[in-house]
Amino acid sequence: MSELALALVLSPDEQIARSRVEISSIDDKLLTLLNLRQDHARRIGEAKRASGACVYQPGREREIVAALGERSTELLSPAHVRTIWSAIFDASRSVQEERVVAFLGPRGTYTEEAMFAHFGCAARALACESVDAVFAAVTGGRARYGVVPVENSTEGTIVRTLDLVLDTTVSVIGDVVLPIAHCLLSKDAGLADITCVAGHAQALAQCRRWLDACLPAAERRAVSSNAHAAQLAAQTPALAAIANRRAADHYGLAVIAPDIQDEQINSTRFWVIAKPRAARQDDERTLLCLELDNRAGALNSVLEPLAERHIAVTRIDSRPLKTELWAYRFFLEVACHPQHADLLDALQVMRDAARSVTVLGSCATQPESRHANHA
Ligand SMILES: C=C(O[C@@H]1C=C(C(=O)O)C=C[C@H]1O)C(=O)O
Repeated sequence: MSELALALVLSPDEQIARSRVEISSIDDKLLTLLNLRQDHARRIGEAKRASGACVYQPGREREIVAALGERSTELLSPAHVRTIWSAIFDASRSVQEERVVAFLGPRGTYTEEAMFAHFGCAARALACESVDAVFAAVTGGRARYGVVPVENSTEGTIVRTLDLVLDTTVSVIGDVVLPIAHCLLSKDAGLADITCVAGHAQALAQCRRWLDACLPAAERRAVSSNAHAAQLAAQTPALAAIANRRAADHYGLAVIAPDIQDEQINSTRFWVIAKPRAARQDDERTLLCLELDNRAGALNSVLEPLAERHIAVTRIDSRPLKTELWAYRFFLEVACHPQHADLLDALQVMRDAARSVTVLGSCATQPESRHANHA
């Protein structure tokens, strides 16, 4: 009897039972195939170790997903293919190396969310108490990668991160942008009972207008992270924390007001750091540090070689030199691969005009804003 004819004679319960037997047998085959795939990934991992190649190759992953996406059907959309293969890639990368990733903790920070967005759940997370501690974990070899916040769309640069990248030997190897939706969290108090609001200084600043309007009399207490604020809120009834829903779940708090950030497009960029390594083929942005003489036209003389070669400067920031009054070093992000002939050419000219030019790292395509997973 054909499947169609059979479906007509089976009761709903019989149909479910029959299809479940089929699904179990398909799952069995999928598992066997996935194990086979993992075995090849392991071999690739060994070969990469022998040749010094990088485990994570986003270009190859994108190719695979694009090719599979083209064969998607009404029953399995390209979005489903992307989600399924993203988990498969996580598993595959995890047999190629153990990725300990240090992040600005404790559990429940936005940085933890960024870490999961970049590495998936295959990473072994190492929570650190400060941005400095994340850098120390990477330079000291306790973690292969680190994730730290570097820039917020409302409040600007997190200068400690920038200074550490400029002052240590670690490289930037990628970035993640997350939309930041702040919530006011409390153990069980209502808005009227709150006498103190704790949060990272950046978060307090990003919610200034809301706090002025809704909690004008409450003390604002800056603490080391939003997740630490959530820990305090779990212990102190009249203290509320600014943090995300992940922190609410983790510390057993209730959301007394969602989306309290002043700017709804509020987003934070996080850097993924590691010990220096060769740039990946699909890196499209290069990060530079320029130390210049304190003279008229110095900045112009290093920007011109880039403009002449049509290399866009996508970010520029200045930091005090610290060893000399009112002298600065400049952090630049340019839209070009670090090994591209035009950039190498420009760098040579820039080196003649500057005290020093250092390549700090490179990132792949500009990350799209991802929607924070509040599940
Ligand atoms: C297996 C590889 O390593 C990683 C995992 C991939 C995969 O599982 O298909 C693809 C690219 C890499 O990020 C590879 O380089 O082919």
